[in-house]
Amino acid sequence: MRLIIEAGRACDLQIKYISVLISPGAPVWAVQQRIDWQDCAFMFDRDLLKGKRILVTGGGTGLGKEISMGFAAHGAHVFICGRRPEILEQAVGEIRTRSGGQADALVANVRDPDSIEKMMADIWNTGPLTGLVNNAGANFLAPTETLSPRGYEAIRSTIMDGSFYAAQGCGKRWIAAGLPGVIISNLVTWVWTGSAYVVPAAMAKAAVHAMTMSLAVEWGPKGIRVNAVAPGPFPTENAWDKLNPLVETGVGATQADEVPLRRFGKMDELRNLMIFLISDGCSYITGDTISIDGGHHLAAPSTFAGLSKLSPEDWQRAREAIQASTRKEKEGRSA
Ligand SMILES: CCC/C=C/C(=O)SCCNC(=O)CCNC(=O)[C@H](O)C(C)(C)COP(=O)([O-])OP(=O)([O-])OC[C@H]1O[C@@H](n2cnc3c(N)ncnc32)[C@H](O)[C@@H]1OP(=O)([O-])[O-]
Ligand SMILES: NC(=O)C1=CN([C@@H]2O[C@H](COP(=O)(O)OP(=O)(O)OC[C@H]3O[C@@H](n4cnc5c(N)ncnc54)[C@H](OP(=O)(O)O)[C@@H]3O)[C@@H](O)[C@H]2O)C=CC1
Repeated sequence: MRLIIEAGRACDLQIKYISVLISPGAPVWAVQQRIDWQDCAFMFDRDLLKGKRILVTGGGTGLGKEISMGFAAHGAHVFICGRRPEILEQAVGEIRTRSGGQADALVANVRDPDSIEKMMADIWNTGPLTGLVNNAGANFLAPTETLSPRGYEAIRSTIMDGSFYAAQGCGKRWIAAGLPGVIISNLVTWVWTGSAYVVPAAMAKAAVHAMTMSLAVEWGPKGIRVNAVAPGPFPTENAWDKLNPLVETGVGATQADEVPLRRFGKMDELRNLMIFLISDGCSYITGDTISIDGGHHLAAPSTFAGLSKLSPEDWQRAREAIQASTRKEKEGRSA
């Protein structure tokens, strides 16, 4: 491994960061993910999650794939879902190879309650889940006054409805069988601060934050714990395509230089928090949303407020770049 200390421009993003660079020239999100796994320090017993069966929605890419990798490497049987079969199959292969653990994929659209119900029934046919991670998300930058009802709905239904139906699908089965369970939702620090230019996502994540507190109380007596995490910036290909498509859109939320710890989050750090939260070792924590953002939201540059400097022409270019990314994704979908 070659050690290069790099500070400055990476990919086409204006990001100041210091990193051990394994593959010079690779995009920042790819570099980060590879480093994190190779330098992964296992702080838990490798059998910690043995016997657990955990569904990670949106586990085929980005944070969901990395979280799934961590669960599988600690003995869990991981199920991932998304709308693109090819991406899911690749991810399952990668999780099995890199973690040495068990992983399976199901095609499902979390915007559609029937699709979630079918997925739950298919999984339960082979045995009950013990845990659920609501990770599937959708987001793009846009001035709120330009959003169409379909644009708002695409984001709201993925985050808010998807998390509700997946939680309900697991919860009703656990309650009927008298089984315990754990739910963790992957939120964002905008549940406390809000954020300009990503209003539907901030609203929908805040709704899931409310679901977390509410269900912790309702289902606590039944042995079901419900928590959430609120990550700061952890660069991934999709999030950066949708939230930092141009040099001009590189502001607060996607930048490392104003994070009090002066860097992006590492996948390893997120994995460790998720493994802890889903394990039996933290059996007295419920109803909480835990930030993992290097103190970003406390220092307040954690939103897209800085985009008020963009011109209408900049916004048009941002929209075209985001929609090109979405078109590419749609080609692979079968659900
Ligand atoms: C700090 C980091 C925090 C990270 C948070 C994350 O969640 S990162 C996670 C990042 N990962 C993901 O987001 C992964 C999942 N993402 C997706 O599935 C897509 O990106 C999606 C959310 C656009 C939905 O796609 P879909 O195929 O279901 O729908 P569709 O293509 O048909 O569009 C629906 C409507 O949206 C409209 N619209 C679209 N773009 C723009 C724009 N820039 N401007 C304005 N509007 C826009 C579009 O015009 C249409 O409305 P219309 O014209 O018919 O009235
Ligand atoms: N990256 C970051 O810095 C941060 C991310 N987060 C949260 O982490 C989560 C993952 O983000 P990230 O990994 O960056 O982005 P990705 O776009 O890589 O992950 C989103 C995943 O959700 C899946 N998904 C989207 N819509 C649906 C749907 N309707 N049905 C089923 N699956 C769906 C996508 O697969 P497919 O399109 O194939 O369906 C994809 O695998 C999101 O909830 C995001 O809000 C929070 C804070 C910071």
